[in-house]
Amino acid sequence: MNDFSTSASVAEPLLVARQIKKVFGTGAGEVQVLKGIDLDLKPGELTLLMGPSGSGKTTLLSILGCILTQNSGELEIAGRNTTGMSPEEMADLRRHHIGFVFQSYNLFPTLTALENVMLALDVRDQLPADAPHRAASALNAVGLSHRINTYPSKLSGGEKQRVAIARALAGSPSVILADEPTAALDSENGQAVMALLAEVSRDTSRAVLAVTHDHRTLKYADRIIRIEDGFIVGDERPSQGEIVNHNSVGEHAAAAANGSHDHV
Ligand SMILES: Nc1ncnc2c1ncn2[C@@H]1O[C@H](COP(=O)(O)OP(=O)(O)OP(=O)(O)O)[C@@H](O)[C@H]1O
Repeated sequence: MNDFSTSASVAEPLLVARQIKKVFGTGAGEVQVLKGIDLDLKPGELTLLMGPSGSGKTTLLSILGCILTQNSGELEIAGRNTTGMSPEEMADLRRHHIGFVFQSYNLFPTLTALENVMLALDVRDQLPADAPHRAASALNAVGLSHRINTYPSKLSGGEKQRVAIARALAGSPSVILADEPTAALDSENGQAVMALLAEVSRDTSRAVLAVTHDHRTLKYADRIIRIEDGFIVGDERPSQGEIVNHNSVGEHAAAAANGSHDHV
């Protein structure tokens, strides 16, 4: 239905979203949260997603990560269009191609750093034979090789988030989605975590998208997307001075009224 091959970039996008719309509730309680989101994530880039509270950032991240299903629109991850996929197929796609990082780390307190990372490799209750080695390499990649046997309670906030990033990395995902990864950290640790995500995104087989309110982390971004009231209102590449699609919500609303954005 949609054309997924319109990118002018040399590298093929790892994630393509076209006209994603999402509604919560029904009848008088219906809220249209996403109103037609188009987004491509290319490998080797850290993209930051910013916008006011309630603008739809977490909802969009959940849909891109195959946790939540859109009402309409298409999503393609690592070349696979999710339209018509069963919940099992979506879960499989998520396991193999998406890594998540959350504000609150989501580590199991009774497991060591190594065991927490190994959990990400546990597919259908079966750990691959090389799981300890892969988990240790992921922890090494985030600078925590000296902490592999430490429990979360003995780690600083910044170290916990590094373990969470190692866990996201361990399965070699195509896309890492991070929801306010620096929100619980002080300035120094927040910047270190964003610098790490920027480093992780340099892998040319991976794209990183991070929701943030933290303006101190903007300098690490290759690209900054702004969302307001369910529309993308800005798409900038700061280092290239490029600003694309910088429309106001009012213009989007006018376009919607003229039929450019279909109602769900
Ligand atoms: N499961 C749900 N049921 C009903 N409404 C929901 C649900 N999830 C989110 N919403 C509503 O959708 C809107 C967007 O929420 P979302 O969490 O995506 O925003 P956000 O931009 O991430 O906000 P914040 O920056 O505060 O985290 C909000 O109005 C929220 O109340």
